[in-house]
Amino acid sequence: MSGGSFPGSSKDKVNGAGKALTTHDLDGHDLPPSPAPSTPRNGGRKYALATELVYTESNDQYNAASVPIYQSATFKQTSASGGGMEYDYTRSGNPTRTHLERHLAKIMNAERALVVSSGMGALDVITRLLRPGDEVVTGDDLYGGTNRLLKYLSTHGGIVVHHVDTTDPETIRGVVNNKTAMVLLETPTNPLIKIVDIPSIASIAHAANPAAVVAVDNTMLSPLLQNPLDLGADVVYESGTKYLSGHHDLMAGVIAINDSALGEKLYFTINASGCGLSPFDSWLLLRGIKTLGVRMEKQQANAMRIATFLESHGFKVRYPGLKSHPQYDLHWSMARGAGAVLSFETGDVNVSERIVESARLWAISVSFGCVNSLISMPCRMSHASIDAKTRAERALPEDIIRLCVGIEDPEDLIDDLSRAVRIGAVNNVEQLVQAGAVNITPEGFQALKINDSAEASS
Ligand SMILES: Cc1ncc(COP(=O)(O)O)c(C=O)c1O
Ligand SMILES: N[C@@H](CCSC[C@H](N)C(=O)O)C(=O)O
Repeated sequence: MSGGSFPGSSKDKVNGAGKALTTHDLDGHDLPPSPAPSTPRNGGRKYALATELVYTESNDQYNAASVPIYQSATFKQTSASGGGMEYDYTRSGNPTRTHLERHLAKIMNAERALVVSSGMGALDVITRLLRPGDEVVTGDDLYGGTNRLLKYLSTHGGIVVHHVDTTDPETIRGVVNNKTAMVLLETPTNPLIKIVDIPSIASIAHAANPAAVVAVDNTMLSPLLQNPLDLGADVVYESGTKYLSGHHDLMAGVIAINDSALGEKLYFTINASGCGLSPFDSWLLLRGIKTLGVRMEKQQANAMRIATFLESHGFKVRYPGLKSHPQYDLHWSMARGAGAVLSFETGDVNVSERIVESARLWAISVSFGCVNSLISMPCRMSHASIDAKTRAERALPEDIIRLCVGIEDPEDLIDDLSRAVRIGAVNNVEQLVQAGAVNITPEGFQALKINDSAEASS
């Protein structure tokens, strides 16, 4: 494995590289060091990213092709002194988790990565850097769960949260000050697919307060397509539940940093609160990451086909792969791809509901980034925790439909969507029949109606 031998190999067991470090808790007190030694920045990458996703070195004693799952809560120690061994307890560190963290650090261009039990868990760990009275500047289009956690911190934690239009760096300049402890960005945003200029906002935030932490949620693109740490962010986090795992069979959160003191503070919270990712889920996530390149390539190609199909039928489509996206150039100045999430509006919430409920291949589900395609109405699903008044104030359209495109045959996806749109766009059964949206001819339908009424009158 790049950036260090596999933890748990004999040469790592005593006095692993991390043991020499002195670490601190959130208030600066000395702490015993964390068991995951830092990797060199960029994790010692040797190959193209698509190769590095797949490539891991293991010093496992049996040369196992798949990283072993160290399904153990505790580890035997060689003495009662409480020191000397790299691992003592899985909440504090586990070899399978460390392997994943090193692999992620490598692909995220980070000095260190940390993995926790969900994307929201990652944001929770990051926001525990805040103190009462601190100010947070964030967007007015954000994942519903992020909005919910920030609202909780403002009502229960004494944190002042400013939701502003992050698509305009000048708006940020007007609101940041020396109390701004964190600037929290999503790009593209979920679900309006707005693009946020990470480099400009990071420099504005750091000029206002050099200690401000610029945190970027990279879930909508994954490290394959965007590296916020290279764009000026201090912390990047992602829901590993999405593209990184790719199969909707696990929940995970990833945090990556290039500042070792910040990394130790975040590790402290993970150990103290007990949200580190389990060995089995760490193994599953490692497995998922290997296919990220091929999955994303197919998902993006499919998403582009779907976006073009909808746009050609007159829908206002939000997708950064389309030249019509108002921030197309900004997006491509930061990212290597458009991802596979897009949204569009129909103009009528009932039409949207009928479209979503008429889809057969597209599953009505929250989440995204997985191999199968999903359809949803964010205002009623992923963003339902934002109250209707706030949604209206922030111009989140109630009729917006979000599509999360998978790896199926694109013709099947388009056929199914086209059929669902036809059903959604008409409002009675005769129109459905005329539109050919049901498997019956108009003549057959008329005959059926006569039989129905004959039955009813008998
Ligand atoms: C953009 C974004 N960030 C963070 C999260 C939280 O991730 P998780 O569901 O893994 O907690 C989600 C979805 O849940 C999301 O859409
Ligand atoms: N009931 C959940 C909804 C999760 S939404 C998951 C994902 N981020 C998405 O955007 O679809 C909740 O209340 O958090």
